[in-house]
Amino acid sequence: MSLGGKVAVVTGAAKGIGKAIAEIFLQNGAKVVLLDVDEPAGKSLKYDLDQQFGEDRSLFMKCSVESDEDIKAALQSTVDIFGSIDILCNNAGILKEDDWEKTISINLGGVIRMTYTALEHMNKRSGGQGGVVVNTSSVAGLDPLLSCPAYSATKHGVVAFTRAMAAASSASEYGIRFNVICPVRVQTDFFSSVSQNFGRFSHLLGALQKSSERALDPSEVAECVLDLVMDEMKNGETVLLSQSGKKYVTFPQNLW
Ligand SMILES: NC(=O)C1=CN([C@@H]2O[C@H](COP(=O)(O)OP(=O)(O)OC[C@H]3O[C@@H](n4cnc5c(N)ncnc54)[C@H](O)[C@@H]3O)[C@@H](O)[C@H]2O)C=CC1
Ligand SMILES: CCCCCC(=O)/C=C/C=C\C/C=C\C/C=C\CCCC(=O)O
Repeated sequence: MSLGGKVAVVTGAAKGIGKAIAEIFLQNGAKVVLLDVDEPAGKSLKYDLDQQFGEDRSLFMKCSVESDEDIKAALQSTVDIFGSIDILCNNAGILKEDDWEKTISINLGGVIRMTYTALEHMNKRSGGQGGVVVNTSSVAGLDPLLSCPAYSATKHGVVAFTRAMAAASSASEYGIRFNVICPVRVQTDFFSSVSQNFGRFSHLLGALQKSSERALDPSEVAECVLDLVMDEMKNGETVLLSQSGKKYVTFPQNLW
């Protein structure tokens, strides 16, 4: 799949992993819609990207993945301005164990809200052109972290939602592929401040397995996302991304 002429929507795009995903898509010829709640950071990124790629290659829209209204407006504007939605990256996420309801609403609710609204534009069964969705989970979506049970639950949910949607899309001929990435620690603001957000589990910080290996650079995560977008054979994949590279995760089959 070439990205020339394709339109990608990325949530949590103003910084960190989302920013790196937006950049790699632009480098590969796509138009990119940057969605984030952080308007100053989003506008500043849009300005920088305009200098590198030209003003007509990206849009920034303030959009909370918690708001149906924001999502509907952002995706309709995307189609009105750029003509289609071909790629969706549900990447926005937070970790606040003391505000577990918000953590669930953004990390899992946001992925589901965005996906269902994007389907209205992408689904081949309802006049769309199909495409690909890549969701950002975490290693905590495969191996729960004891200091953040709610965050771990949301990230397990993102893996399950992605796998179920991949199967539902194939069975229903939506023409949309669904894949999920599960990175270990990545050098972003999120990770730098994470130890302050364990709430009632702060005392368990020392019990976390602290690897002496370097944290991943966001660009390494973006390369993995790009592979999942470009390779049309990839559907329903769960990719664990660590310092030693990427591993396609397999799950037990025929349990019922
Ligand atoms: N940094 C890490 O070590 C890892 C991060 N992840 C996941 O990667 C994703 C991105 O994380 P980072 O780039 O590290 O974080 P970050 O904090 O650098 O960036 C996250 C972005 O999401 C935005 N955001 C927050 N709430 C939002 C909302 N309601 N609607 C729209 N945008 C919102 C923020 O404004 C920010 O720009 C998250 O889902 C996180 O759980 C997964 C594994 C490891
Ligand atoms: C610890 C929760 C981080 C959540 C980020 C994520 O999705 C995946 C992280 C993967 C591995 C984290 C492993 C150990 C973290 C150890 C310490 C965290 C404190 C950070 C620090 O102070 O350096």
